[in-house]
Amino acid sequence: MNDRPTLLVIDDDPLILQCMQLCLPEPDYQVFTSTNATTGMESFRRHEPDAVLLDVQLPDQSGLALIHELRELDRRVPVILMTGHGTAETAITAMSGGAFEYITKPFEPDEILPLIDSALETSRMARRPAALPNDPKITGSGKSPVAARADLVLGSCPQMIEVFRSIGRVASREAAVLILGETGTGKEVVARAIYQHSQRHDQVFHAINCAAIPEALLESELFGHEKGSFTGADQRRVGKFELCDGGTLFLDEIGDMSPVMQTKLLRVLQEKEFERVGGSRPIKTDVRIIAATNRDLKAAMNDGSFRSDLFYRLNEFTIELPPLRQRGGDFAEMAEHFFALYATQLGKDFVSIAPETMQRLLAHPWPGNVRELQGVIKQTLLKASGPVIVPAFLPNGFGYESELESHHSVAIGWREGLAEDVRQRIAAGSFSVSSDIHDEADRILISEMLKATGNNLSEASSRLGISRPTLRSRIRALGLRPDTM
Ligand SMILES: Nc1ncnc2c1ncn2[C@@H]1O[C@H](COP(=O)(O)OP(=O)(O)OP(=O)(O)O)[C@@H](O)[C@H]1O
Repeated sequence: MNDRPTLLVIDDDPLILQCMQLCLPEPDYQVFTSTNATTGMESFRRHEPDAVLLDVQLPDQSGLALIHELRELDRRVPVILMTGHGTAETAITAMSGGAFEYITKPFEPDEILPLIDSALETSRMARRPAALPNDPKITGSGKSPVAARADLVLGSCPQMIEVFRSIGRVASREAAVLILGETGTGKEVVARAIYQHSQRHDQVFHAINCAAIPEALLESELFGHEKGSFTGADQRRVGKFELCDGGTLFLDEIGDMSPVMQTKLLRVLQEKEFERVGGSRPIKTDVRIIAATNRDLKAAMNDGSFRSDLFYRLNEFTIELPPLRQRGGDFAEMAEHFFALYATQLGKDFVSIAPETMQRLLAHPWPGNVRELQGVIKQTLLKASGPVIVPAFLPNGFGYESELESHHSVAIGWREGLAEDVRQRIAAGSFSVSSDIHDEADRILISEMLKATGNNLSEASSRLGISRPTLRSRIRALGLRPDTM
C-alpha cells in the first residue's frame, strides 16, 4: 500500500479514464487504469489500490462478477460501481454483494469525487496499520518502510500501557467496545487497532460519524431505505449494517445520537436484525460494534439524553484514553516524533527542540490533545528558519496565554488574600485599616523597587513617581533598613 491514495479505474471508456486522471492529479493521488476485467484484476493484484472505480459493462466480463472476484482477494478495498441508465437495479444487487457505492453514468466530477474521497477514507481506516508499540511487524524506531506507512500509536505512560493491554485483551473477542476520551486523544486510531488485531481484520470496516449527519439521513445511512420510502428516495439504498455484515462498524460520536436513533440502534444490537427504512422484510446482520464519544455518557444517562440500556449494550468493554496533558513523559516523546516526521514530510531541517520551547509546549493545556499538538508542530515547522526549534518559531501568541493565565491566577490569589486580610482587620474592630494596608503595600513596593535598582534612590524614586525626599521619609517611616531592602 502506497503512502498517497491510489485508485484503480476499470472501464473501456477512455474518457472516464482520462477524466479520473485529471480529477485526481499526481503527486497527491496515483491513478491506475485498465480497460478490461483481465488487466484490471492483474492491476489490482500488483498495485493493491486503496479503492476501485469499476464499470458494470466490460468487454470481457461483467463488472458484477468482477466485484465478486476482487472481494475474494481483499474485502477491505471499497469498490464503486458505475452503471448506465436503467441498470440501477443491477447496481443495488451489486451493493448487496459488497460494492461500497454506485453511481449512474453520465456523472459530473462533483458527484463522483465525494464518493471516491469517502471510499479512500474508509480504505485508510481499514488498511493503514494503527501500529501499537512493540508491534513485531513494525521494526526499528519509525524508520522502517512499514513504519513509514503506519500510524504509530505512541505511549509508555501507565495509562497508555493500560490502553494497549486493553486493546490486546478485547481485540480478538467479539465484545462491543466503547472508547471514551476528549477530542483528539486517539479514539479512532484505537478503534482501528482493535479491528486490525481482531478475527475480522480481513472483513469490511466502515465508520460513521453520528454527529456529522442529520437524523433522517443517519437512519438511511445505517439501515438503508426502500425506493419511494421518502421524498428523494428514488432508488433503494443499502445501509452500513448490511454492508458490514461479517465485519466491523465504528460509530463515532455516539453520544450525539438522537433518542429515536438510539432506540433503533438498540434494537439491531439486541436482535441482530433490522428493516430498511420503508421496508418490512427483516434483514439479519452480524456486525461488531466499536463506539466512541468525547461526551460524559454517565451524565447524559442521568439527564435522560442517553439510554442506559444502549449504554450497557455498547459498553461490554470500555477503553478510556487519557488527555494529553496527563501523559507525563509521553508528551516530549510525541513532540519529538511529530517534529521529525513532519520535518521530513515538509522538507525542513530538524535537529532538536530547545528546552524553553519544550517548557512552553508543556505549559499549554492542549484541549485538542494529540490532533492539536500535530497542528501546532506543523505550523511551527512552517515558520522555522533553523533546525533547532526555538520559542520564536511557535505560532503567534503560543504559550503566552498560559503565562497570562498564571499571572491572572496570581493576581486573583493576591487580591483574595488582601480582601481576607481586610475582612479580618475590620472584624477585629481596627480603626487604622487604611493606613496599615497602605503601609504594607508601600513596604513591598519600595523594597522591591530598591532591590531592582540596586538601592539607587534617584532611579527608584523616579520609577515610583515620587520625589527623592518623599522616598527617604517613607523608608524611615516604614522602618526599612538597607538589610531589609
Ligand atoms: N498515542 C498516539 N500516538 C501517535 N499519534 C496519535 C496518538 N493518539 C492519537 N494520535 C493521532 O492524533 C490524531 C487524532 O487522533 P484520532 O482521530 O484518533 O482522535 P479522536 O479521539 O478520534 O478525535 P475526535 O474525538 O475529534 O474524533 C490522529 O492523527 C492520530 O493518528
